[in-house]
Amino acid sequence: MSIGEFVHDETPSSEIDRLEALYRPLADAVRDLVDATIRTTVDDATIRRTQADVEALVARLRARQLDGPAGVRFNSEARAWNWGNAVVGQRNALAPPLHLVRDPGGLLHADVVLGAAYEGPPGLVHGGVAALLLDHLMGETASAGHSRVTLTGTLTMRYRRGTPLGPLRLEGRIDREDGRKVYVVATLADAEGVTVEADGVFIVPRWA
Ligand SMILES: CCCCCCCCCCCC(=O)SCCNC(=O)CCNC(=O)[C@H](O)C(C)(C)COP(=O)(O)OP(=O)(O)OC[C@H]1O[C@@H](n2cnc3c(N)ncnc32)[C@H](O)[C@@H]1OP(=O)(O)O
Repeated sequence: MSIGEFVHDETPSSEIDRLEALYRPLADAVRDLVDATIRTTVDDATIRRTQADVEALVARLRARQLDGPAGVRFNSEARAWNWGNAVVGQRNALAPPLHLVRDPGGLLHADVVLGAAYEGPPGLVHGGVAALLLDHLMGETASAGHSRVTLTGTLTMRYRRGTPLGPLRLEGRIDREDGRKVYVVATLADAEGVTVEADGVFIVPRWA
């Protein structure tokens, strides 16, 4: 196998719900801290005091922690959780996070608001962030409701115009399949229409 294991973990779904409700507000607060760190205009002494406070909080959390990343875990109730995921991780303040919605007819969509932490060109979403979010949405589209594992083989992006920071919508659907190759198309759009088009080949790996 070329990636880390998907770990079977018999934590009941009710406990996963409880833990997610516990950690989500912490991740939200840290995400807010990231935004505040970018945009604050307070004086130098306040910055230094805040740095010391944040370092103390980090030390408190590091008192007990995992040896490595959070990974992907699942239980026999068909519940899967990937709390560290860069796009949807419930405990990851770097993730916007994206909330994926599966529509009847196979379309997968997500509405998201991207703030100052996702900036590339002034006022616009970083092109790599657009690719990151689309890659994840497309991978989830290809995996058809977690019924199979797919990995990104090739991803092509066409940036039609700059994507303003603010409210955005992603949509993806399977275009066609050929053996283990799943061809997915997706868009990123603002209120004015599509800003980025993507197409990709997602592959059910030989080992899956
Ligand atoms: C809560 C739970 C959430 C779980 C869900 C979470 C979803 C997360 C979604 C995020 C998606 C990611 O970012 S995934 C991470 C980024 N991607 C990766 O790290 C993938 C790294 N690459 C690989 O592991 C491998 O190269 C694979 C799996 C892509 C292919 O390996 P393989 O399985 O051995 O493939 P192989 O037999 O050689 O080829 C099979 C067919 O695919 C074609 N093919 C092979 N590679 C490619 C390629 N890169 N691009 C196009 N086509 C390719 C071959 O020509 C062949 O076509 P033919 O001869 O049959 O016609």
